[in-house]
Amino acid sequence: MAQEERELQVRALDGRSTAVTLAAAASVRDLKAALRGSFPPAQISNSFHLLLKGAKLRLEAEIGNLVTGNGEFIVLVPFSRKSAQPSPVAMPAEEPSVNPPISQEVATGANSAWQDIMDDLSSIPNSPNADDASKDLYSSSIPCSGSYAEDGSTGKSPSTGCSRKRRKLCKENGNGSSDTPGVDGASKQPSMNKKSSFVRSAASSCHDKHPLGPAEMVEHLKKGLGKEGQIVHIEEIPCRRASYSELPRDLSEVMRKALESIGISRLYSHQSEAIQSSISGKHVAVATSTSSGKSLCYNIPVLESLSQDLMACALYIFPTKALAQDQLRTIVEMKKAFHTDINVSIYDGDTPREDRLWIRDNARLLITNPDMLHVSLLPCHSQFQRILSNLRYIVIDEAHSYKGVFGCHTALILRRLKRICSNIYGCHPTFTFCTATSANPREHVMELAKLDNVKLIQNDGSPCGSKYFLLWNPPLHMKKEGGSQGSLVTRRSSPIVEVSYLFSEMVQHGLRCIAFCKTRKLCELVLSYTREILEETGKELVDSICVYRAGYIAEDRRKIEADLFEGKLLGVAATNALELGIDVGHIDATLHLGFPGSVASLWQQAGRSGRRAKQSLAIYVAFEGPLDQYSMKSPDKLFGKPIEHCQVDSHNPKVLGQHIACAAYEHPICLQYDENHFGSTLDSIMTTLKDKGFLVNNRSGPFSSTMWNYIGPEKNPSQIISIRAIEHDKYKVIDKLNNRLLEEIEESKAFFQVYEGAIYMHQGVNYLVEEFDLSSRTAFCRKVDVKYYTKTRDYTDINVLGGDFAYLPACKTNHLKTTAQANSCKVSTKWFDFHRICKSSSKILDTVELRLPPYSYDSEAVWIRIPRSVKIAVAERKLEFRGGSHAASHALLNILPLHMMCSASDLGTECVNPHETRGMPERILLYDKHPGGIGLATLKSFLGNFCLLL
Ligand SMILES: Nc1ncnc2c1ncn2[C@@H]1O[C@H](COP(=O)(O)OP(=O)(O)OP(=O)(O)O)[C@@H](O)[C@H]1O
Repeated sequence: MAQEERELQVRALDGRSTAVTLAAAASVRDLKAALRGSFPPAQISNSFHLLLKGAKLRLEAEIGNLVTGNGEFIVLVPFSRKSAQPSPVAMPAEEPSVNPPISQEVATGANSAWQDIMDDLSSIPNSPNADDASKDLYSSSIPCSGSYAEDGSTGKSPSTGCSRKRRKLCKENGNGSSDTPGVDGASKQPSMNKKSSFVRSAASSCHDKHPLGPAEMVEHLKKGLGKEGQIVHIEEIPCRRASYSELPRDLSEVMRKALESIGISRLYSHQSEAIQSSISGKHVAVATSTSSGKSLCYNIPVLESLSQDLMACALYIFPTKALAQDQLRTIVEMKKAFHTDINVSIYDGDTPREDRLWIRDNARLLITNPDMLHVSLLPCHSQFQRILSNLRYIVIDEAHSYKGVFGCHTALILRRLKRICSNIYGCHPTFTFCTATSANPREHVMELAKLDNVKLIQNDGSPCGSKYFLLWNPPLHMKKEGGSQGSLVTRRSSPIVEVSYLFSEMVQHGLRCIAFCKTRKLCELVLSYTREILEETGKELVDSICVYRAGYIAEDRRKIEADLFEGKLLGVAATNALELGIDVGHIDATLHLGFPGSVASLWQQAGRSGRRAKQSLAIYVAFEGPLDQYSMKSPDKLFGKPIEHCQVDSHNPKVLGQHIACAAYEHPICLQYDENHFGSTLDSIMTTLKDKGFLVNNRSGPFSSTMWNYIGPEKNPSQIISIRAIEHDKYKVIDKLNNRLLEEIEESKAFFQVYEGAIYMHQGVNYLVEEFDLSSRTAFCRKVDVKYYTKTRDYTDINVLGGDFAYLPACKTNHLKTTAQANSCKVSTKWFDFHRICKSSSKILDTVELRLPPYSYDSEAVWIRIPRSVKIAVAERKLEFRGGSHAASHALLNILPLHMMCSASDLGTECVNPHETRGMPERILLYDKHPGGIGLATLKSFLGNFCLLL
């Protein structure tokens, strides 16, 4: 380069960068002209400022006089020109500027804003060509996905420098292979069997396999794995002694024998109280800890009643099919002692068609779920006449599952059930609810089933061992980012690696363990890394761990549950699919990779260990995100925070309308009798349904003006009302070698995981997708041994489609104070290409074009236009408006789980696409990431929190 020339690095806010060489005597004005000629971000937004270290560059400033340190760059910040109505403090446009004097306060703000921008831009991986870097804007790997924890790359590859250094364990792959994305198809072996890309242990790794108890493990971790200060807090939850009471005197002899046969000679005090209340006809809510013997609280009264009255029937409702299977096993065991055979059957989507008639005719204890009640049992209630006319008990276990939108649907399904029972079959069953994690169990279940009186039982008489609850923050390390010229930044070690080491420690020392991870991909990564660690530290244990997640086919899941129960497996990496009470035998320890979305969920998961009064251990490992770091810094807030309230909004007009149409289909609605079930808005909702052509008001007879019949276009309206927003369109993943179905992936998630050339993980093993047939929705893959993973680059656009003010009429006082709106929206994702990324170095090896159709779905969004006054204030302080509002959206997304029951991954926020030509509104927006929306954005509690947090 000639001496009088200077090369300057310029980056746009979306990460695209370019180098411009100019004469040292040239001015910033010349630099801008050069950028307009060659740099797309400067071409798209013709008006832009150039900032260096937070200060706007004067147009006349000489390039040769600009002081740029090593790795520092100029930032291109687009702005909109002033509107016709000048604002006294609007950001100046292209004026020949002289930097105004900056107050100390503003300078500090600008410095910190600058630092944020630098951090953001520095964290965008350097790419061999500038255009690649620009496309990272669309990638789900950037924070805009709202799910920094989603995958390995953002959670950092396990063999990144810091983890290698930290434990002196990791070294590069020893087989001398290059970074070229080669596929060793010939080996047909999972990568585990060869020296692969991940950690290799050294003497400092724990090779010991001495059995340890939970308390001993805590000491062991303090001296070993956790000696870099990762353990930031230990909460010791003391043990609790059992409080027993004798079996009630009036319990039948046959019941005593049944209890004896399963090893029960005394009842815990809460069991006794619940059973007495239930037998005396009271509705009961049992709200005691996990594994406190809640099942007996309903099984005893129900089986007593069914054995004494040969016509009596009962209905058990569980939120999942797995729980229904689990409960069936327990009851079958118990009722072996009974002389009379009480038929107990499951009636759910998996029940073979040919068995259904027999079950309807013979079952006395029917185990089902809300979905089956909704689509089958209620619309065809006459087929269940025998059961419904003799229904003594309705049992609703895991009642805390029925919250939010699913809770709202279930509440209305229960109203439909009660209405059919009372209005047609003259039957008024007694309800029993069980829950371990709800702050408002009585209030919640009363609303759920519209009951006036429920007896709450929460004096827990079960014993419980002490629990050590550790907060584990991955250690900080200095790391160079941004290539050879990059700067040193402080980053935490990968929490995925930390959890993997902890998982292997548990298994090595004989502690049966569940490692809870928020996503399926995290489960696979944790399994894969843990197996690699165990290859070094305890080879014979490699196959004693596996993944458990909902996407697996039912047969595989049942096998894992059984293997865990029988002790063939020592640990599983699981999603929240294992959170609810499926009995998988004794578990000693739980690991929690990131905050699961609610305190209730954290305790529910931690409650899976230490069952049967044994000592146990739980370790919460933090991500680098603000929510986890908040928990690490404020353990008192985490442990002192009450579990969340379960909220059910059975008055939501949209959901109410849907269920009233279903109810009218099941039996004509009569205002006089049915207002009692559906509330005072029934009349107006029926009128609306009539106007839409769903109901007709029959005026032919004397009382007919009050009878409403269903006449809608659907034969059975319940068929088109989804109560859980479950996706029915799924992609199959098939192992070509044996034609085995590995997994079914929901349509909305499929293209992130499977496409031609994708590396798909299943039980920690890598598969290459060789064929991807869109028409049959099938991905054909085969096992490979590769040293890279794949990651798509995509962009998601949110198009809001008009709508109502967010505040509901009940909040009228706030109505005028906010412009927040809750609207339908269209979410559209486009895929551009995918990267192949080296596992050992995290380097992008190459980029492959993707030809996938865009995927769109309707959902719901809640958003607020940023007031002009805020924009003016931001401009006054010379802060960056777009970047700031985007950061605010992410901040909101991250803290919402502290205020309501949802996970940050349930929601997304928008990120402006620089190639978008339409004007982007200045707003803060969150949208529901579930196709169709699970109604999060329109929940009263959500709206309240959204507006409060803003
Ligand atoms: N009175 C009792 N004496 C001894 N053991 C008992 C007693 N009651 C229940 N148990 C045992 O406690 C274990 C846990 O019982 P159960 O599964 O009913 O608990 P739970 O509260 O329903 O659990 P979850 O919260 O996971 O749903 C079972 O093995 C059961 O046999």
